[in-house]
Amino acid sequence: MAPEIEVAVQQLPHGAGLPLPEYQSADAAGMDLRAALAEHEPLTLRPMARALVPTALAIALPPGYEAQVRPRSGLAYRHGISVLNAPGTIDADYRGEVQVLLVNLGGENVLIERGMRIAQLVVAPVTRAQLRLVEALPETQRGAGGFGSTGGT
Ligand SMILES: O=c1ccn([C@H]2C[C@H](O)[C@@H](COP(=O)(O)OP(=O)(O)OP(=O)(O)O)O2)c(=O)[nH]1
Repeated sequence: MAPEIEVAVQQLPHGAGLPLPEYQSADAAGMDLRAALAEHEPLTLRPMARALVPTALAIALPPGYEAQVRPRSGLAYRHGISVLNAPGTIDADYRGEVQVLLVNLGGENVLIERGMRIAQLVVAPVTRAQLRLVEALPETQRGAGGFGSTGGT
């Protein structure tokens, strides 16, 4: 069983009637976020276009936590819809509306409608680093090797 924390959530007026995010299975890591677009104003996302989609949710994470806005694999597989800044970061001190920056990487127009599950929200603990300026770093076998330095396959 994963540890649970309580997160205060507010549903903004334009979300009225939409279900709150829920975990879809017993051990799901993410809760689905729904598009809080107006009923009569669906969004057509053209190939390579991006759009900031409202969720009508505002949350108060406890200090020491973040929430990540991640793509849904089904939408990505079927339509090429992803989250452009994935994973989007919701800071613990953010009190504005959670928004989802969708991008259409597929070849066809995709219609985003009110109530559609467009992304998922994963709450995770955060470690903050205290930077300490030094003259030299401890040596390792890898050293500065990266970007394929261990071979192509
Ligand atoms: O996918 C996202 C990413 C961010 N945010 C909100 C919550 C986050 O706490 C705030 C700032 O995000 P970020 O730090 O990624 O944005 P920035 O471009 O660095 O802006 P800022 O200067 O406001 O920090 O915007 C979202 O609603 N959705």
